[in-house]
Amino acid sequence: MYEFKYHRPGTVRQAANLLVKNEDAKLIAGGHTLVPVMKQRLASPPHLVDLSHIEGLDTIEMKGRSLVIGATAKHAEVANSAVVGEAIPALAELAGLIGDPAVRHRGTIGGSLANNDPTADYPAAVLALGATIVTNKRRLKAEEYFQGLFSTALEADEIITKVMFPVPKKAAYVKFRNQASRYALVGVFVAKRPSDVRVAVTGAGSDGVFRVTAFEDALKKRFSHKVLDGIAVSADGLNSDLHGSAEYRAHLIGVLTRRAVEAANAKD
Ligand SMILES: Cc1cc2nc3c(=O)[nH]c(=O)nc-3n(C[C@H](O)[C@H](O)[C@H](O)COP(=O)(O)OP(=O)(O)OC[C@H]3O[C@@H](n4cnc5c(N)ncnc54)[C@H](O)[C@@H]3O)c2cc1C
Repeated sequence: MYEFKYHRPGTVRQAANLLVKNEDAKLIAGGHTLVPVMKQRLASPPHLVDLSHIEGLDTIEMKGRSLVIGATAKHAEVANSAVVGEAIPALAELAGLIGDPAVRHRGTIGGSLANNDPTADYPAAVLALGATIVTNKRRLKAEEYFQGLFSTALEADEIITKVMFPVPKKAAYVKFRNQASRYALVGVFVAKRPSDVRVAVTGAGSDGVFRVTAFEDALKKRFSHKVLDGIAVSADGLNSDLHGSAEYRAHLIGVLTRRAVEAANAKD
């Protein structure tokens, strides 16, 4: 029978020490990805280090011009936070679109980003907004953090402590979801930042989240969905599965980006 030892540290330092001391130990936050994987015996860590009792790790606050969200903040807390709603309403809306109420009341932003599922929602916001992932060891820019399918720059004993989102001028997230799993078939986050425009796509890329620079260049000149007319998205490198072909996903990227730009402009 598979057995594991459960640890409940009170601080990030204690959690980090437990990871170093116990080989193959795994962090657990909301458990909504890890526990199903353990039930299927695809992972059987001998030690589980629970982050959910560390005080202050779920804080949501403004620090200067950045919105700072603690790693154990749950999706429902982000969705319902007045601070998030005021600073980056598109991020609150994104969190409210994740899974179902049970998932939103257990799953955390840190767990989602550590897992880096190619169809998860937060990676699109992190890349489009140019967020910084803060760990117990360092700060990682979004561009260096995401390294492909379920792969990140995190080391085995590294713990995400918070995510810092610079506040954009305008932003919107539009998702076309898989009706069964509720993950994104395609999700597009558009952010008009002080210096540029970023368009980040989740759900469609075979390597995970990515940016659409042809759209970004056009939108930087004029932030209107009309400038996207005539710019085609290539299906090369996009996912093709029983839920939709690569060509269908390429089409959706165009449609959803237009809708996201319209939605961002409608917030004025
Ligand atoms: C039915 C269902 C539907 C879902 N639908 C969606 C959806 O529509 N969109 C979406 O984006 N997601 C969806 N999810 C995933 C959900 O958002 C998960 O909660 C999330 O991916 C993982 O967060 P967690 O806190 O549960 O992490 P856990 O399951 O606790 O951990 C996941 C991984 O992250 C590691 N980890 C956790 N916290 C940290 C940390 N702070 N630092 C470093 N490593 C850490 C763990 O060791 C583990 O490897 C769905 C899940 C389910 C079960």
